[in-house]
Amino acid sequence: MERDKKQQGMSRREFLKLSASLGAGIAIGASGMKAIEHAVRSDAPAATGAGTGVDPEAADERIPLYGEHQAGIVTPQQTYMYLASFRITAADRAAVIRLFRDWTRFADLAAAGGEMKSGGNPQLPPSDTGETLDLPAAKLTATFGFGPSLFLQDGKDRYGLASKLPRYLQDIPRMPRDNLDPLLCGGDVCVQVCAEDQQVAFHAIRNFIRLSTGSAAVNWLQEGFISGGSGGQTPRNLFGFKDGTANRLHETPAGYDSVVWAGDGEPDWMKGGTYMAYRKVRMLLEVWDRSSLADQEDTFGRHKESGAAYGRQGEFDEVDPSRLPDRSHVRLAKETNQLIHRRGYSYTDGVDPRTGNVNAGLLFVSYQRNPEAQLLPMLKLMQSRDALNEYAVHIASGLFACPGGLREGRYIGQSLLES
Ligand SMILES: C=CC1=C(C)c2cc3[nH]c(cc4nc(cc5[nH]c(cc1n2)c(C)c5CCC(=O)O)C(CCC(=O)O)=C4C)c(C)c3C=C
Ligand SMILES: [Fe+2]
Repeated sequence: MERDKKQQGMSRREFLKLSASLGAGIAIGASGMKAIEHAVRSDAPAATGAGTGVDPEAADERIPLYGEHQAGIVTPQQTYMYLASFRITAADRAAVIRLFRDWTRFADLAAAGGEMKSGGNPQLPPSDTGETLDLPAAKLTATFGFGPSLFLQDGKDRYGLASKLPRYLQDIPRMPRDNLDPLLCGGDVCVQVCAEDQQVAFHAIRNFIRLSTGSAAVNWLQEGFISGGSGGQTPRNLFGFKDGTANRLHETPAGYDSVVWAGDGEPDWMKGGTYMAYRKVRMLLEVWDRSSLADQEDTFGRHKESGAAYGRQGEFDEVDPSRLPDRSHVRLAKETNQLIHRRGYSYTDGVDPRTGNVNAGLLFVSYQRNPEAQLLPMLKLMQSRDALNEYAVHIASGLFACPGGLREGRYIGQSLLES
């Protein structure tokens, strides 16, 4: 996508000049990557205006890493997402802590639009991969979640964390229509990176992977996008339907408390946290494209162009489930009487060379405080009766517990690893 980089805020070169003048930055040790000494504070006041060389709009482009909750959960959806799953290979808890510290420092730096700073020795590889020089922070967020296997792997309590397992953390049970690829499921840690610039997002995920060398290995990496559009419209999925409309029902602080943020009965480290559910759902575009508009609309119980539910005029008008087809996707969701916060992205992945069919679909991501009560009944009901099943196949799955937000100076997962 062609974007006017200048319009987007401070470039990384400018950022480096600024961070140098503030005495901050990241220095890299002889290993080239691992010894990150300082992270630039992402919440440092932006030095903007005359003489600074910094675009005043820069501040708008940064989403701080720090806060009561992790960013990237109820943050308005950025255009691009990478989702990576890691298996932790670290020998002991101390090594896990070192990894999470490094990741946190880099996440802070990336959210601020910075680069890792090399020690100036041309005989060593550059510390940073460099593809975001001149690019702004682009509203980058990095969101971390822990899978069940971090706590207990094949009955082994590798890092002494088993007693801190969150209340609802377990792999999503196998569903009757699942066609899951085990290589694309689960993981010890999941990192969701979102940004308004795909290269900025990729740079972050790539450097999370680099920083993990020796302590973790990537299991899988997914990339997604949503339709841009001006004026905050609901993005359309690859079936051409507005997808995310019902989030409006809970998008208030009180709504987030009742739908998203983990509650009583959870270990302390989950305070302000949530559960991230992931399903990779392949959408059978060729079958869909041959179906009539009436069949397409009956599948959801909403009109394609306006997004309005059957019997209604506007996208956000209240849904009357009795007016929707029995097996329609929205009617089934309503039958469960539950809300979840969806934050999905479309994906495309070339064509299947055997059939010539396009590989594409939805990286379904949802956040909820209690996946057992909110998500699983919905998933079960949909798998047994959803009209959408004719056009969609679930091929990957994961559930991760996302700790609460971070205070400056602390690292992601600290309250889990040091309590
Ligand atoms: C189990 C959870 C869900 C999965 C998996 C899922 C897959 C999926 N959904 C669409 C497209 C749409 N979904 C819509 C609404 C909707 N979907 C879920 C849950 C899952 N979807 C919920 C809870 C809701 C909201 C229902 C409500 O309360 O009104 C819609 C309608 C517009 C909207 O509200 O977003 C569309 C369109 C696809 C294509 C898909 C898998 C491929
Ligand atoms: Fe849906």
